[in-house]
Amino acid sequence: MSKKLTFVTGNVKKLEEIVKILGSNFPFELNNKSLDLPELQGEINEISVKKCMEAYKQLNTPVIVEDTCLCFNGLKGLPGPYIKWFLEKLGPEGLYKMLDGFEDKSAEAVCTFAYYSGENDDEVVLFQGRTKGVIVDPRGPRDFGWDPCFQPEGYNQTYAEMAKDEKNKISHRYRALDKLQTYFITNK
Ligand SMILES: O=c1nc[nH]c2c1ncn2[C@H]1C[C@H](O)[C@@H](COP(=O)(O)OP(=O)(O)OP(=O)(O)O)O1
Ligand SMILES: [Mg+2]
Repeated sequence: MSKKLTFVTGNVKKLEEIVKILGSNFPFELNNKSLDLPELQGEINEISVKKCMEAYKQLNTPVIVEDTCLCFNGLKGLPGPYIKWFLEKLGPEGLYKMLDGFEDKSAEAVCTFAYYSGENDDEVVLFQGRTKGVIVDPRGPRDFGWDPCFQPEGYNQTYAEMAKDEKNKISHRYRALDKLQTYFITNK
């Protein structure tokens, strides 16, 4: 019998990548629910736990949420969890320009999945993946967020320029999902 899990996100591009990365190698039925969850403040893990509890409160069923941060090392980790607003107002060009006065253009993409079963005594479980890179003058298609200005370490293409399959082999999201998948396969 397959356990049902609900993945809650308002972002279709995230969902697209997750479905592709997990493929058929996931032991549970994963449904999607599009909710506009609050953009919380705080440290990365704390935000993910709260976001997950909020999703559970609204749906009352086992839930998974995901929160993505883009941390500029020159800015001591900012924008981090607030990247959504920076991207919305400044676009990928503006994100690059933010680092104008900083020699250090390195950054880290951080993806955190949070799972809550809702069962007594269970706590929210986190799965985190990180990919290092540099912030560059945007290149490539504009279909997903800050992909055009993030060039992963060891590559000369931005996430946006890479083939989707290529991004999905090294991305922050892939690395987090790898841990999540291992957890669910072991705890089937
Ligand atoms: O791989 C990615 N490549 C490029 N851009 C990305 C990626 N992953 C998230 N993003 C963008 C979406 C949002 O502007 C911000 C994260 O904010 P975040 O709250 O996690 O996403 P969201 O509000 O769009 O969806 P959700 O309903 O799951 O919270 O970075
Ligand atoms: Mg969000």
